[in-house]
Amino acid sequence: MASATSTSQISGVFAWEALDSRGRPTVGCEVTLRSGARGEVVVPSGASTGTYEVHERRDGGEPYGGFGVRQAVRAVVDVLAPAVHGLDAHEQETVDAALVDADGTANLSRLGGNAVLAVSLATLLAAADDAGLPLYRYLDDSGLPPLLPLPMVNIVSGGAHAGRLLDIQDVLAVPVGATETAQAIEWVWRVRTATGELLEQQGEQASLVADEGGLAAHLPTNAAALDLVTRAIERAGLRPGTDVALAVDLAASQFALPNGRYRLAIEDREVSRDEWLDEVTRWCHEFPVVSLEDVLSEDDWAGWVELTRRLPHVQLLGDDLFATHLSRLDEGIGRGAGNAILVKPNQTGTVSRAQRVVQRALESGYACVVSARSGDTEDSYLADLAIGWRAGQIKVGSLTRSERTAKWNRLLRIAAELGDRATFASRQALGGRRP
Ligand SMILES: C=C(OP(=O)(O)O)C(=O)O
Ligand SMILES: [Mg+2]
Repeated sequence: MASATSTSQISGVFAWEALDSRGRPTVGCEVTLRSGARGEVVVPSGASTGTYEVHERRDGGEPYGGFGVRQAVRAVVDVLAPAVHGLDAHEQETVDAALVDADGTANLSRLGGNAVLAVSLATLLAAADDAGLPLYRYLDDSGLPPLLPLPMVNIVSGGAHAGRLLDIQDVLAVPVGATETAQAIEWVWRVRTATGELLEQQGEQASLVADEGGLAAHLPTNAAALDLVTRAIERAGLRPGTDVALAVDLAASQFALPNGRYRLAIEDREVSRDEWLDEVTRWCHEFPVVSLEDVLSEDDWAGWVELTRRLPHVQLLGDDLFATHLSRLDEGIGRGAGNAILVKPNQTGTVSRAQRVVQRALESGYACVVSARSGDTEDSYLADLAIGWRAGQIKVGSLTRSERTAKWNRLLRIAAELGDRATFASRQALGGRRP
């Protein structure tokens, strides 16, 4: 515990309105300590946002057609800065509790989850700077070799990220057979290139990319996207399922109907939950799928339990379902819903809350995927969070667009620097009971 005159006390908090990768305003924040150490972040923002996420505060009205975050920025300067002034940056839990108390609501709707997270994250970065350590090292006190996460990389995009060209949101490549980060990224890049070539053969543009840099194409069915990427793995000279497998983020809350059915707009049909589960189960037989995210609506606990019973060998990842909330994760663990959680710090509002979720998941045998948002920024700390929390997996979109490559490049650099002193997570990190 640091003393009242510690040089790691927070001495300054500065905030500004910045931009995310969709060109929408977001909150930037710098925290400075008495020692001169500093941390700076620009927080991300989702598009397929779950109902149970903390509140992202936007101005409403002008400027930017209501998308501005000037009130959130003011909240940082006027309310959150005084609330954390003088607190020790190494006591993240205390800082985060002060931020949450200053807001005073369960979902951070008074000051804004975007305001709260900006201060929380900038404090963490300042603390690591103060310790003179790279963030991933600052976070990991396990004494074990650093654990480099298995990447999950967006190849084809749909849903809210690609003008709904597909109903499902992403088809991703997971280099399950890779033994190191550089090889994992190289294999995915080869798959990405091959997918573009196949699309061009079909008369599609391979230069049109979606919010996360995935390829955006007109395909006749949702399953055609899985077929395309499977063929691309082969075209890249790799073995589907052995070298590179598929993950799918269905983001089903985006096309779930209030009556419990699912509307597949590009296929012009509607299915019941059971028909949808049958269909997704067939995908797992036809294609090398190792991970399925948000297969069902965020409110369908019973459906998730049934899904988990049917496909226990597949990673069943809850994003909107859990919304990085400990209470929702606990409910899922209790019911046996899913076997993995997507962790997005801005769904929950503070570093400590997100870290607790990771710990609970890993202790409970759930796999963890640390994830960026579809509207992200040039910050690279997410790679450090994935390593430092020993999460085992990371998902930050495609291998293109600088807000994505910032994270991959950070990961590649850390991997290169550590060499044999780190462990690569490999396919063991995936959730699901494999035979
Ligand atoms: C990253 C995702 O998208 P968004 O940030 O739009 O929620 C996701 O759904 O996993
Ligand atoms: Mg998702």
